[in-house]
Amino acid sequence: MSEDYLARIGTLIRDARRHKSMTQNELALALGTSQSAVARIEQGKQNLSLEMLARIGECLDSEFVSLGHSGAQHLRIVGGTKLSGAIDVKTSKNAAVALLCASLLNRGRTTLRNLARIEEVNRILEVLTSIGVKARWLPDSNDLELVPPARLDLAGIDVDAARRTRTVIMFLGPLLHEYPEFQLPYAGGCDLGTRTVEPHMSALRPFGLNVTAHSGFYEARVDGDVTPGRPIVLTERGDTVTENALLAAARHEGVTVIRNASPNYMVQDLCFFLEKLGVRIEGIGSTTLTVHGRREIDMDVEYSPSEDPIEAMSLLAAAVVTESEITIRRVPIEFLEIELAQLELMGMKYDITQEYRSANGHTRLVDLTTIPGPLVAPTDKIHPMPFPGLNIDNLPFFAIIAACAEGTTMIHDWVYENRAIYLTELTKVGARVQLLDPHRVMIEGPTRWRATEVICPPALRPAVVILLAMLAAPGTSVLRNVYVINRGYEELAERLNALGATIETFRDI
Ligand SMILES: CC(=O)N[C@H]1[C@@H](OP(=O)(O)OP(=O)(O)OC[C@H]2O[C@@H](n3ccc(=O)[nH]c3=O)[C@H](O)[C@@H]2O)O[C@H](CO)[C@@H](O)[C@@H]1O
Ligand SMILES: C=C(OP(=O)(O)O)C(=O)O
Repeated sequence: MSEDYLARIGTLIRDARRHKSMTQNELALALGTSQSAVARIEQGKQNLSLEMLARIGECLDSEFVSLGHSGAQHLRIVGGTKLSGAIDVKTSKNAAVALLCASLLNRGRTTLRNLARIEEVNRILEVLTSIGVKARWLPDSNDLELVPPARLDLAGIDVDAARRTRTVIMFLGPLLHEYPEFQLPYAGGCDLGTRTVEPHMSALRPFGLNVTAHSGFYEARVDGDVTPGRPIVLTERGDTVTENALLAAARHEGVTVIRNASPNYMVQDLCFFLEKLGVRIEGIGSTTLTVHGRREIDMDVEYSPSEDPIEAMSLLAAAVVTESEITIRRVPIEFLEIELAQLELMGMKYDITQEYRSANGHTRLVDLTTIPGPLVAPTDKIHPMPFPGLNIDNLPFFAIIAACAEGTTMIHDWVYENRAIYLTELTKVGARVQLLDPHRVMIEGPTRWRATEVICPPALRPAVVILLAMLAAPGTSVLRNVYVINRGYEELAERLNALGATIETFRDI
């Protein structure tokens, strides 16, 4: 076995042992070996026979090693217990990815403080470093420093990493000022059905960008003589479309007006960051943005993105489904107000503190304590809207909350082709979910959650919803292939464990 494998297995064994609250001595006794041998195994310094691996697996009650697959991560959840205590909401995935793309506008050093350490960020970092950006995490922190090269090596782009996220599409806005011709791999990401690209193209055409698609790549050509003479009217109030237009406008020397802009949280974070880069923006938080761009941006800048409203909603749903009182700290209240109003209609009670500011100096935060109690189904269907509206990414959490409420709830996901379909996976954990058509599900509660084994659907929020149901289901459940969850949440299992959940991580090797 290679040293790399041995080290990885060693770490898995150590984690599984700690999860069972066993000492190295106790494991050694159970295996009939010495404590020093266990220490060597955990450090990856001991060759292991298959038989020994199987015995360790038995002692730790953990099939953390399952041969024949390639490194997929899974969770084992012992559910049915209540959560308690307090948890901090981390900064958002969606702001992080926008800011990473925005760092390409700046020739100087960009430091992003307290960034979420999630797989989506890792993928974009792989892409950025493949084209020559120097990126490093500052010691003992979630602070990331980025310094671009004088010239990006676009031909060297890590195509595999780029195809695993949709974010690469947001390279178009920053790149079009510097590179008259370039190629980018098609955007990928969660499988939520076809997602639009055309609105990005029409938002960027006024900056001279023309894109054709050829065998898996966007071929971009930029006509430097074309500049936006009129307001850019977005055909969809999309978040990343608005961000792409902002990224292009930031280095357009002159004034760009963007109408039907999304005022959502990640767009606001991007605006605040661009302002730090010296780009003046009027109308932040509204649907008309007036951007005073700068031809050159070359400065050392720091920014802290704000807290993730979708993570806050996920934690709220965890409290509801496990009937727990927990305190969720650092909730970006402006972006959760409608969700809370909807929950109040369903009978949910909670306490909130006075508001305070996020580290970006703008976003309003509160600490929210959930008060367990019975819920009833709402009279009307629950459906999302562009901000200010119930966030589309929060809709799946209403499915699981509806499953806890007395009565029948209709959930209408008009936005994504596939997301509502994945909610039917909740039937595996005991929910009564009926698919009416590809966009609407009817959910009948309350639910007696049932422990089981499920493979994550290929979509972030529906996968988290299953995890939360498993927290509520008495007994042991297994959730397989949780990469999709790690794409958007930092150490979710560990943080839920700190609230009293019992979730063990194991991997194929
Ligand atoms: C990195 C990031 O920030 N991702 C978010 C962003 O993705 P992103 O901005 O990429 O979302 P899309 O552009 O894919 O839009 C989502 C869907 O909504 C439709 N649509 C959107 C706006 C509108 O006014 N009309 C309309 O029909 C689009 O056609 C598409 O089918 O916004 C989505 C919708 O909030 C969120 O789920 C994603 O988490
Ligand atoms: C759909 C989502 O994000 P993305 O745009 O990264 O796929 C999400 O965050 O739920």
